[in-house]
Amino acid sequence: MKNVLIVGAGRLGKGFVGETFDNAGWNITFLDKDPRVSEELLKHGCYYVKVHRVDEIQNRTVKNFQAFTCDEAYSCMEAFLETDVIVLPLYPEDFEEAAEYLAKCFEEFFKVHPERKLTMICITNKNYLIPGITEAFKKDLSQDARNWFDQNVVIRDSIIRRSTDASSNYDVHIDTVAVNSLLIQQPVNNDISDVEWMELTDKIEMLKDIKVIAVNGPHATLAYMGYLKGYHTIPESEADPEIAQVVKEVVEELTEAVMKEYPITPEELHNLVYFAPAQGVLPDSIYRVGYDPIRKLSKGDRLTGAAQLCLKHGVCFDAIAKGMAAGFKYAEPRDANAQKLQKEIKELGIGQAVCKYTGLEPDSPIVQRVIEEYNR
Ligand SMILES: NC(=O)C1=CN([C@@H]2O[C@H](COP(=O)(O)OP(=O)(O)OC[C@H]3O[C@@H](n4cnc5c(N)ncnc54)[C@H](O)[C@@H]3O)[C@@H](O)[C@H]2O)C=CC1
Ligand SMILES: O=P(O)(O)OC[C@H]1O[C@](O)(CO)[C@@H](O)[C@@H]1O
Repeated sequence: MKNVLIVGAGRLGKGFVGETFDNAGWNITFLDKDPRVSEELLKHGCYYVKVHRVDEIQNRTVKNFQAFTCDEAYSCMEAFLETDVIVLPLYPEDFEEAAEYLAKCFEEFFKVHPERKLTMICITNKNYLIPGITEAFKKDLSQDARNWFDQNVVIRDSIIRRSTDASSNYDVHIDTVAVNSLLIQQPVNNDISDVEWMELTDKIEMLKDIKVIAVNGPHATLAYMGYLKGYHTIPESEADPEIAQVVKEVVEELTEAVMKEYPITPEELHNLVYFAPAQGVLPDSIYRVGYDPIRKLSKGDRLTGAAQLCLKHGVCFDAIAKGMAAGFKYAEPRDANAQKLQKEIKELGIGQAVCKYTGLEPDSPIVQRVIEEYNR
């Protein structure tokens, strides 16, 4: 049987990656730095995933797994030494710490199985992270292990096209929408062709830029505008006619700009960004979709990146600016970066804050439009 190690056993780790590899008959090992994750998994002995597919809702119970915390005793070591594939559904800021912890495991793997190959798949919505992640994983290795790592381990980026939510990262009840595959940069070192929803592709960086703008831009707009109206879930926001109209315009604006910028046909774009309707309603939280407005409003990311493309190609970005302005008003108390942003806006004023967090110049027409919308 093949073995997958899932580093980051939160919503996506359990609800997508764990459930999917379990379905394909792989051995699953979870590793998480938050002790509550393995405590909950081991207490229940299983976890539950409601998989919203196009044709049905499947209620899956996943029972066959091991779960470890990133402890000092390295209780995960034995399982690590048997792994074939390592999937890392982590937030961008968490890779460095994961790499530091896992250095000892790679060092041991190299000693015990120098002939084996490994594939690592990173799951985030942030593009161009792989060189930095690779450096982080090699940083604490001995020279011999580093040479082995270069020859035997590949670290691949991916494009995630599904929403998976739960009340917390350690909740054992998870909802996921399964209508699109995970696109993974090829080639990989290990055969994953037996696992549903895993699809190898080329041109990952271009496709990821497009996907983050075209899927996550409108999604972030739903979150930020919905928050301002007091909603808690994305379906509530989608049902609001005023928000729905802005989001429709956001899609029109960014689609025109994307088609002008990238060598992609309308059919290819549709295949990349279309989510077929699934059965049931995923109660996706505004908290999760809006999470970390500092990243989401940064240059090149889902909203500012969309506005930049529009500006470059002479396309109107009025609706995108509305989404961005709502992002600058997002004050969710549980979101540390939303709080940080609000504090900076108070201290610097909205004009300077927009420049600082979008990375754009004060005379940029995007900055001007966002400030107008913010003050409206
Ligand atoms: N949930 C979703 O629908 C989607 C999530 N993503 C991305 O996937 C990534 C994971 O998202 P979620 O699963 O929703 O987050 P989550 O917060 O539910 O899970 C992340 C888990 O990683 C663990 N973790 C953090 N640092 C760690 C470390 N150094 N070692 C081991 N474990 C560590 C946390 O304790 C947490 O349990 C993020 O980059 C997110 O942007 C992207 C698209 C969809
Ligand atoms: O995972 P992030 O980058 O914080 O943003 C959340 C976004 O990711 C997704 O979960 C999938 O791309 C969307 O549902 C949502 O818009």
